[in-house]
Amino acid sequence: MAETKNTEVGSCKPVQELVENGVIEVPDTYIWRDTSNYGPIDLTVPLVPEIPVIDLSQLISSSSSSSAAAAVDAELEKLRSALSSWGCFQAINHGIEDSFLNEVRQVSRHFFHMPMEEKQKVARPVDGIEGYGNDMVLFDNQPLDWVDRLYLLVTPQDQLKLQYWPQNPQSFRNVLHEYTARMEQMKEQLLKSIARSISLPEDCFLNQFGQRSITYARFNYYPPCSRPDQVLGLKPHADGSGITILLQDEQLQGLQVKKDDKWYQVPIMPQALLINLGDQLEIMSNGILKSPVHRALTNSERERFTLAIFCAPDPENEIGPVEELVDDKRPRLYKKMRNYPETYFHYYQQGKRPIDAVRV
Ligand SMILES: O=C(O)CCC(=O)C(=O)O
Ligand SMILES: [Fe+2]
Repeated sequence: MAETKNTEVGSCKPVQELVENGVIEVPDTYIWRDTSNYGPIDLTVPLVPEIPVIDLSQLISSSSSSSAAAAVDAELEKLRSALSSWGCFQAINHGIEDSFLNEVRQVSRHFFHMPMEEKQKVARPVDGIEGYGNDMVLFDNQPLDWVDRLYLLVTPQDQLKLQYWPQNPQSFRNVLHEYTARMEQMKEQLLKSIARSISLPEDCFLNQFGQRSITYARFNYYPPCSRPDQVLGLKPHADGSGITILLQDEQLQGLQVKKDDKWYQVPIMPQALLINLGDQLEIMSNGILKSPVHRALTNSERERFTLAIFCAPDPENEIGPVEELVDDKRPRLYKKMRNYPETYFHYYQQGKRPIDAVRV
């Protein structure tokens, strides 16, 4: 989520290139060996209990009547319950038209289906994180993810690196600008509602995000993989963001989320957006809200596309548990810190949980 000062130990080709070149056997570097107690790959984990569904239109009162206020309170309680147990939920009635969500999916598909030389025009440089390609390979034994991604900073405006924004398909940039604007609005509403759901002033998380909060877009493309039982699309991780808004593939499942030490499959709801709490909100809420560990699987027949929007505080801001949530009964769980993403990347690539590095 931020530039790291690490240097890369090796780089690798886009996964798509392996697949298109007819590499039948999955290279050993992609094989997931469970060295971190996350458990083996299980393709048959249960779909139920389903993760919570929250109606965003119900989080804001439409009138001043007491029944409207009671409906809002009931939805806020569902939100609190979802985020303190699962750490994620499906957001419905979020106000973004289905046709626009499909347009976003369409430009993503279109981009990843372009010839390799076109995609390479926006390739990630060896020492940067933005652009098309793989994530940085920081350690010799790092298991590689079966994913190609396009990673772009989308907010604040004056930090955009447009040289990594595809010009093909032609509508790509406009669609992403528009989607970003919608995501910023949604982030603001979500952060206010999440604060209210745990009886905090509605601006308390937004204030920690600051005026120059950072948002990244990560377009994920998972090509088909001949060994979904041995290879992960994305290894287990919790997001380093404050919150993540995930546009799922409308046809193919692949996301699993961990709760109480068990993996569950996230069902597809084509019109919903999946909201994942990130580590920085777990920290700010002093551990009341959970940042869930999740992973992406691959599929032997079909490709899968997702788009994650990571909303995070200004890395120069000091963040930490909200004072109202720290008392004798609930001691401070996390230190105050700046630039959490820097810690994050280093730990993530080793398969460790970054949030453990900032516990008191
Ligand atoms: O593709 C998915 O389903 C998950 C993506 C994800 O977890 C991420 O990009 O951080
Ligand atoms: Fe994630």
